[in-house]
Amino acid sequence: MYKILVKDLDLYYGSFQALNNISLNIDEKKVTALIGPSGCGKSTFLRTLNRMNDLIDGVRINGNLELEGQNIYEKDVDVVALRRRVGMVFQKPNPFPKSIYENVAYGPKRYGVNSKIELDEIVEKSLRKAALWDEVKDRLNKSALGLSGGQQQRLCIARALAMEPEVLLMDEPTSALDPIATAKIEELIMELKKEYTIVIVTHSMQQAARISDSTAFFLMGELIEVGKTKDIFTTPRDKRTEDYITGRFG
Ligand SMILES: Nc1ncnc2c1ncn2[C@@H]1O[C@H](COP(=O)(O)OP(=O)(O)OP(=O)(O)O)[C@@H](O)[C@H]1O
Repeated sequence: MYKILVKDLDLYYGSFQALNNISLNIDEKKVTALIGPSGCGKSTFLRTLNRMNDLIDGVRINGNLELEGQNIYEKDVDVVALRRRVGMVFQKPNPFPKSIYENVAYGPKRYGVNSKIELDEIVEKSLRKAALWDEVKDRLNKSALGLSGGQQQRLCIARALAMEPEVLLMDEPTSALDPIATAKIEELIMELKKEYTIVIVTHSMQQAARISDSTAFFLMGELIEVGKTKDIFTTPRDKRTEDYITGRFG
């Protein structure tokens, strides 16, 4: 089943066209990896999925992008509600300079949860889902900035989960982490896909091969090929995909 349908999507930064006629469907409760050389438009594409590009001046978008049948670029769409449904985790862990508890409770408080009991529940549930609870349960009121990089990234995942999203967008979530912290996040992603639809940008083809169900290969603003990860890495149809995955360029 598809969670997101993208059809004929173009994106311009001013006069520069960064995405050219992208059509790509995102499977529900699967991991879709976006790969391709630097500057090919992976992050730009990811950000179109929850309208993060709206925040950038001079961006223009054409085409159709549907989340469960609704065009998310229609005028009456509530963008705040959209970003709750489609959460995001960034490359560099970016916890707020607040306590671990407050980092996770922040979003729910902003959308109106005031009860301490309810917030406690959300914080524990989100931290458990992010595989961080056992490591932090005795220091919830300590600063999040005292956590290791890998723990900070899992905290950012917990913060996103606290909003009860349906889709999680991850923009190179492990590129700032060491191999052990990376392995933990990868394991977590495999667990999270039981409940969430995940789209991940990665520079690591090994990572895409390990954790994703589908892989989309981008090159200079175009989607060259998309398919089951196994097929993309063993029998790519396009010569350019083959060149990229065998390390001949990029
Ligand atoms: N805010 C912006 N204004 C103008 N051009 C931009 C902006 N953001 C990205 N671009 C351009 O759009 C193109 C795609 O960039 P994007 O960051 O999406 O690529 P990417 O594949 O994610 O690259 P990387 O792997 O290096 O992060 C690049 O040519 C980039 O310079």
